[in-house]
Amino acid sequence: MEWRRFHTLLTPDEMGQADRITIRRGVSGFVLMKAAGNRVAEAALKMIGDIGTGGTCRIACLGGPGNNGGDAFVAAELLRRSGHSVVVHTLSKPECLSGDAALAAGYYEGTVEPLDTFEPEKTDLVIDGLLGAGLSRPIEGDVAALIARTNTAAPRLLAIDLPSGVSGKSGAILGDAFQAERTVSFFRAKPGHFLEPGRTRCGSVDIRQIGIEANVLDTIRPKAFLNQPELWRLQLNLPAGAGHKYDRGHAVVFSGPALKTGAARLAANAALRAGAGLVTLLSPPNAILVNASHLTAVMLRKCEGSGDLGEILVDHRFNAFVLGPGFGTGERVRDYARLVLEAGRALVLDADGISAFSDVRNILFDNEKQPSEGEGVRLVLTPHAGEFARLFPDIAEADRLSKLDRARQAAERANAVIVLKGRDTVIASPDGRAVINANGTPWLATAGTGDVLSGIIAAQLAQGMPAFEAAAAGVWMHGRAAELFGPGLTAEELAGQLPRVFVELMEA
Ligand SMILES: NC(=O)C1=CN([C@@H]2O[C@H](COP(=O)(O)OP(=O)(O)OC[C@H]3O[C@@H](n4cnc5c(N)ncnc54)[C@H](O)[C@@H]3O)[C@@H](O)[C@H]2O)[C@@H](O)CC1
Ligand SMILES: Nc1ncnc2c1ncn2[C@@H]1O[C@H](COP(=O)(O)OP(=O)(O)O)[C@@H](O)[C@H]1O
Ligand SMILES: [K+]
Repeated sequence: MEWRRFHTLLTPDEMGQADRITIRRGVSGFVLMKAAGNRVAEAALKMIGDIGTGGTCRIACLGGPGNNGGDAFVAAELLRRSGHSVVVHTLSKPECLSGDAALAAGYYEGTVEPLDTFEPEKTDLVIDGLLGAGLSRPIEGDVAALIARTNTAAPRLLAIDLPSGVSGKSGAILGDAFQAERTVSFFRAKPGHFLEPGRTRCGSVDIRQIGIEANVLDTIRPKAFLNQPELWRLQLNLPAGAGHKYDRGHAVVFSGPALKTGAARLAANAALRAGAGLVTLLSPPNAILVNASHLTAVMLRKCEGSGDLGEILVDHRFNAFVLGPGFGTGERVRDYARLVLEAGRALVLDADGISAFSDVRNILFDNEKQPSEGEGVRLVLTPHAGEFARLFPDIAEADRLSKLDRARQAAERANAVIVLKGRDTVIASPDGRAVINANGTPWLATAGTGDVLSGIIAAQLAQGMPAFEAAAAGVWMHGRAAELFGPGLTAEELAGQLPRVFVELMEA
């Protein structure tokens, strides 16, 4: 695996490993800390430049008991030497610090005061070096009160590594956490920088280099990444010069009954735009006319029950299915899902398609119907948090698990690719790989965008992309389409942005 090409995410434990490998190779911990402090001071100077007073700024650095506090001392000294008015407020006395943090405290020649003299209202910039990757329990007592008071005063705040209180592993807030305007972290980002609510608390995230070599990743072998085209661009099938439509797969979407057909059409139209060579909507007889009056390039075919579906599945060109949007949650969903999977076709199960299994989960998890090892996973589940809790109640309730871990465990149990949606959509594969998606806009929180997503993913499956890459690519393209449209998005407009998304992917 060529790690350097990818946006790897490291848990705090893995980051500690990167640190130890580097130190073993002869770079001292204090050298790393000085580099980190430098990066923080640079970010602070940039923010001070934004303030634009031109003169001396009042900077309060908050220093905790560990190396996060050490970074704060280094940054404080550099900012002091730049002529700013700096005070370091420490949680414990500097003489109680040990290791590199003690060296950093010795390096600082300015004023030190206890934490309780810190007044957020009287600063131009706060630098948070209380707790970083070493956060191991909820913040309580005086520190929690100070964080709450600071957040109310809302000063400009730069967090070192993570806003104190945000778990780097999960993005969870333990007790309380600072709201930062900007967060500077080192070497590689952590899941907590992209998983909510951590992502919001971080503000903008700046990953800076401090002298840790990328090849430490060969030892660490991380399994979590930020969802970026580099991860799946090579597997994305674009039309070949002399290709024909059947080279590009035939996606099939099941329509709901007469008064619930819109969701399936959103998925079908999106599948066509997203690159499937052909798309057919399978409609119950009572919805045929409604669907016919709205479809042009998407084909329409009657499907009244398992018998009809069985006949359709005889034609192997129908290779990727979407089941669930607007479909209803009865026995028929379960029958259709079983038939599609048993016929060896790829299936995106969304919305009602997921909820239909909430009381009979094991039917879906029955590995008999799933491919054996090496054959490749064919089932993609695209739940939002509510649907996820219906299918995986025990995993959803396990507070100690990060969203990454929840998606991973679900993927393993269901032997399916899981797309656990939200602002911080996680895509996980049964083999343990997982990505966090970070593009998109809040305008995606509107009815029907999930249906469009299932169609985009099905189009990639129809074109032969492996399920994990198809899901990751689909989620990224969906988010990018929303960004390109901008404010005022509705689900109907999303697929219309895909041509611009393809242009970007082809130019990259
Ligand atoms: N590659 C790296 O890993 C580098 C890390 N550096 C810095 O080192 C930091 C990690 O240092 P540490 O491992 O010392 O961890 P921290 O400095 O984040 O904190 C650890 C200390 O906080 C205490 N603590 C944990 N949770 C607490 C809570 N809720 N309330 C009060 N105290 C709590 C622990 O008992 C421990 O004493 C990073 O965040 C980063 O800022 C940099 O110095 C440079 C290199
Ligand atoms: N605040 C947000 N920021 C970015 N993406 C979002 C946000 N809220 C929702 N989304 C995305 O919008 C889509 C909504 O899907 P879903 O909840 O299934 O809605 P629907 O059932 O109405 O189609 C998902 O892809 C989700 O990740
Ligand atoms: K911090």
